[in-house]
Amino acid sequence: MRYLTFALGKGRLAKKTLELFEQIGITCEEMKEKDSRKLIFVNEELKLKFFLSKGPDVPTYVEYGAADIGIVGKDTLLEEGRKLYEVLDLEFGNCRMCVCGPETAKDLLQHHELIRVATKYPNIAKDYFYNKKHQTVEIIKLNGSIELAPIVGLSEVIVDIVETGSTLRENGLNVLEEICPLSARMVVNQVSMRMENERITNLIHALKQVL
Ligand SMILES: Nc1ncnc2c1ncn2[C@@H]1O[C@H](COP(=O)(O)OP(=O)(O)OP(=O)(O)O)[C@@H](O)[C@H]1O
Ligand SMILES: O=P(O)(O)OC[C@H]1O[C@H](OP(=O)(O)OP(=O)(O)O)[C@H](O)[C@@H]1O
Repeated sequence: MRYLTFALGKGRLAKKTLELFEQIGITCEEMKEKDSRKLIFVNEELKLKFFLSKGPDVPTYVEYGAADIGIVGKDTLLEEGRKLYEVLDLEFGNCRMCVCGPETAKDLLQHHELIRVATKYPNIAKDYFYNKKHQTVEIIKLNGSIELAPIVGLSEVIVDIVETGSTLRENGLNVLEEICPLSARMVVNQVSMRMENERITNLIHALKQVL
């Protein structure tokens, strides 16, 4: 039997993913070691392999077939637009993609002004403003601390993830418009879905039982 491979993001979703897998009897003790720099883990008994990659790279590993299965946020799937099957909503990592900014920016949105939008998610922002709202905007790509942008005058609004709302609150910003809800998803390579159909289908069934 060949190894079934999983690409997991190293960030926020990793711990919850491992907890969920444990509930269906998939364990990888080695992966829980603190401060480990290892990136690949093997469960010989179950013939499983786990890769730890950057979250946004998970869909890339899965599309190319370097991993059969990936666990990744819906935001990353929407942003990366890779060809793969999204098979399961894992119901954790819940948050929202939103347009945020100071209350004063509400008017600019309502009147479809030419505004600057800072974001880590340029494709999601483009799709929202161009295709859904038909508003021309200038998108400015940032890599983190997005909330800074409207405060220091880089942009009028941001498109970013809101979970508890603390980051917005502590920086005097608000949710102005909601784009979509997000959560962790399981994705599968299109060829693997055919070649390893039984194992993957069993896995999906087992996960559905505990969700
Ligand atoms: N408060 C939150 N902020 C960011 N992401 C969140 C939050 N809550 C849940 N998520 C989900 O967790 C996923 C993983 O986020 P995480 O911040 O760990 O970064 P990442 O995708 O690994 O990227 P990076 O390493 O560039 O930060 C996100 O893609 C999102 O779906
Ligand atoms: O609503 P909250 O619970 O405050 O969570 C949302 C914040 O968390 C994320 O940032 P992250 O911590 O990933 O840091 P980053 O700014 O480096 O992207 C996101 O980009 C928001 O800034």
